[in-house]
Amino acid sequence: MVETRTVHVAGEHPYDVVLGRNLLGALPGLVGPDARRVLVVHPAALAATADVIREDLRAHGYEAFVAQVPDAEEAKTAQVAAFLWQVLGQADFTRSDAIVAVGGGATTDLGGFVAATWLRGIRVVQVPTTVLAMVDAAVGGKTGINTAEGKNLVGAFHPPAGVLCDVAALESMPRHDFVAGLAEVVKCGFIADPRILELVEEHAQTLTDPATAVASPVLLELIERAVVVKARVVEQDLREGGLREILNYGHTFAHAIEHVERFQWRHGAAVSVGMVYVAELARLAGRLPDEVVDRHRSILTSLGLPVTYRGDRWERLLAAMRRDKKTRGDLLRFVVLEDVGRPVRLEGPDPTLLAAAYAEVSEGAPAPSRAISL
Ligand SMILES: NC(=O)c1ccc[n+]([C@@H]2O[C@H](COP(=O)([O-])OP(=O)(O)OC[C@H]3O[C@@H](n4cnc5c(N)ncnc54)[C@H](O)[C@@H]3O)[C@@H](O)[C@H]2O)c1
Ligand SMILES: O=C(O)C(=O)C[C@@H](O)[C@H](O)[C@H](O)COP(=O)(O)O
Ligand SMILES: [Zn+2]
Repeated sequence: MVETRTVHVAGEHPYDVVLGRNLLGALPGLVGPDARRVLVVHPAALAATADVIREDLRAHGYEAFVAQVPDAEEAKTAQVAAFLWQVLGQADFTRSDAIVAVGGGATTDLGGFVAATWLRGIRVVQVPTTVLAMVDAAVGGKTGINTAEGKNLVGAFHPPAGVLCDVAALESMPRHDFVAGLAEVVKCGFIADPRILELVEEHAQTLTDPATAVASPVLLELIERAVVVKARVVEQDLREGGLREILNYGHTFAHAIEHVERFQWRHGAAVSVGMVYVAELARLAGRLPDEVVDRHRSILTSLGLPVTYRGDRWERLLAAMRRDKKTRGDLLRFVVLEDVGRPVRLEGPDPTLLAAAYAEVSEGAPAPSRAISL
């Protein structure tokens, strides 16, 4: 039996992230007594769960609807958002009504964004069903969609009313999607919680198979630890005025890969390569010791995550990185580490350094040879 754990997210709009099994019974309580109508947004993979939720909401007196959206990044478009606005409009959703987003991070980002924009903001309850969405996307109130020019370029900060993480949902996950989510867990380890790294190092084999991972108490501990890292950051800096940028560790290069790959790469896989890229960048800038860079590669590789990317895309990656949200004017800004748990900013690194770090993560590069040291 898995006990239920709650991580409270403080701040102007406080809420709870509840972790455990068989939690859906708590959902009507989070939707709240003011709502009359509820729209349950889900991808095809979660259709059965969405139907169960709709029936439960109806049994509690709500007028509940479901809306199926495309899978993964196909959902994060202006067209799909417009489809949901149409559904809400035709069903007369008012400011006291609510959205429930059930799915991975793509669905929770979309559902959150539509909730943020409908009537300038209605309640959203997040029901994440992937590791990545439980530890990251569903928590913290960053919502958004992609455009042809890049990742999450349109969005809003809109904290959820609550987050329900039922770890049993993870049993049906394909292995590659499951481990992709662990990249964000590892990110939390490198930026803030070294115990996460030790746990992953000790239990990598268990963690790479969804069946063994879900049966293990280590997974729940990792999810909780990562949620705590995120909660402690976003409750201090919801709108990313400064501190919150640490959650973007590895993302400048990751989002560039996702854009160049037309959003066909899983976000977590791109974050894995992105963290190695920025670790190499920090090493080349004289900020990070070799052994911490090596630890990035060994931990991520032990989980079956990628640590290299094709070597013939530099110009396009660089152009995409210029549209990163941390960029200010022409100044590229990165979150780098000085050690485990010590994130700092690296602003306007020399272009030769940027290219040299790319060489270190390019497929076929002799990493970790320290071939280049500037
Ligand atoms: N808002 C944030 O703070 C934040 C943080 C991290 C990531 N993100 C975003 O989250 C997205 C990535 O999230 P993701 O990795 O969950 O991807 P995803 O939402 O694309 O889901 C991955 C795949 O798993 C399927 N799936 C979901 N739950 C399942 C289950 N229980 N069983 C079987 N299949 C299931 C989905 O249908 C999809 O095919 C990206 O768009 C990323 O930008 C946002
Ligand atoms: O919550 C945050 O802040 C993050 O940066 C978490 C990231 O893991 C996440 O992928 C986020 O969506 C990236 O944000 P963006 O502002 O770079 O689009
Ligand atoms: Zn991310």
